[in-house]
Amino acid sequence: MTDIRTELMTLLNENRVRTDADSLGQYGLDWTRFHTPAPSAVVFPRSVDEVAAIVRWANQRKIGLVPSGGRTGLSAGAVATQGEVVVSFDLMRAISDFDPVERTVTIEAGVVTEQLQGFAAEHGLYYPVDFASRGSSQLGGNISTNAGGIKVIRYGLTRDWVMGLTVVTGQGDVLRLNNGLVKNATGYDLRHLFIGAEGTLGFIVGARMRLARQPRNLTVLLLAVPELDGIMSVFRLFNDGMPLTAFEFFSEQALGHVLARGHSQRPFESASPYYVLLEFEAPTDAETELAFSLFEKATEAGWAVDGIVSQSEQQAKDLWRLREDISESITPRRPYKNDISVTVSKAPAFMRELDAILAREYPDFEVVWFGHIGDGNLHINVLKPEDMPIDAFKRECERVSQWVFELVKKFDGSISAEHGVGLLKRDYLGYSRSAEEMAYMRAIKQVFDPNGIINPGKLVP
Ligand SMILES: O=C(O)CC[C@@H](O)C(=O)O
Ligand SMILES: [Zn+2]
Repeated sequence: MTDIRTELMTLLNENRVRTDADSLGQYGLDWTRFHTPAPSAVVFPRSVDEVAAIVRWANQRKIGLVPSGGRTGLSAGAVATQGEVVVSFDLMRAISDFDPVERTVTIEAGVVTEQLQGFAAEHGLYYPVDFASRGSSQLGGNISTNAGGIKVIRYGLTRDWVMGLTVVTGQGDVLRLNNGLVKNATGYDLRHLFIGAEGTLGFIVGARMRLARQPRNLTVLLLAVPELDGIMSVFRLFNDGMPLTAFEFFSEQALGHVLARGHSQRPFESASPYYVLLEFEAPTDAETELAFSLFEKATEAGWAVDGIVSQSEQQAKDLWRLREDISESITPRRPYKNDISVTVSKAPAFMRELDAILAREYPDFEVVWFGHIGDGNLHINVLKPEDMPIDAFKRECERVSQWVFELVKKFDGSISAEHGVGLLKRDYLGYSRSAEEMAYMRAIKQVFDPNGIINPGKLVP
């Protein structure tokens, strides 16, 4: 143990190598709460060269390395449980070389999502990949998981905003991929292989990110929807009727947990089994009027029974909190998470069947539904009963996961829509990827990381 520390201190100086219990506990874990952290050290490189030196050292030493950003992941993609060295990007937070013509900018991996959003706003622009953990999540992690979030319906995934990537492969080679080019027809785009690879092929150390023009007067409409089926009818009506920047849903149970924290008000006089939150740009009154007329159609059809539209930026934010605060508000209940997706047109049938399975298998557990339903992405959180030991709870949830994943497979869906696979979903990968695909994935891992140094045990079974 002391050797590792001493050796690392020759690569980085003393105060950038930590082995104290607090740091090991903190940096060895992400927001997944099912693993016990056990790294042997945490290091804080400041440059690409330092990261490459750490990787070369780990190859000689045959020691695993775990990348660590804001550690807001929900699939245990950034946990260190077997004596690995955690490589934190906390000290690599520079933003540079902004180009207003191309609307691109270079970031280091440790730049926090909100930091990039703030930088874009200062330049009259917009970084549109957004989610509740924006204040902690780092771009390196976002890119590694191809993070999605609440605006995917309009702006796509993180992948769509990465114009260039600097990576250190599992062998310690530095690759500068795509250099910000829009057009580049020179064969395999390795950039896209690293995006979403969950740090299993190498470290993402920097990127050239694209920014968008600022949206105009983002306006939120919240609807009370009485039936699960009505959610997709409302989606079709609005999505055909006007350009949307978000289309989210959540259940009354989910809302109940948010309201219990005391920061938000109940939006309607009466409770409704489901709520839909949609967002659109309203540069003129015409867009809001159009939204109202669609709302009227939804109520006439019986899909919605109540609605509220934001009149100010603050009111829009308050309505968003009803959706965005769900994840944090249920965290104390140690939720078992499922983050699943199907294509949008299959979503109604999928939701009906899933509802039946969950009601049958979890008659006594509280199951919280919410998610980015406009992308076909559902977050299903099963809450641990207070008096149930965590291991028994996990076993029970894993049993039901088989049912859920069988259904996902039947609908050609994904067992992880946006949270990644990590350790948590690794052994279920076969429900969404064929044996042949997984063999190619293992072969690719072998090419970039022949010694199995980088994020060992994650993603690829
Ligand atoms: O906690 C979850 O299940 C989802 C977290 C996040 O992806 C969200 O959409 O709020
Ligand atoms: Zn989500």
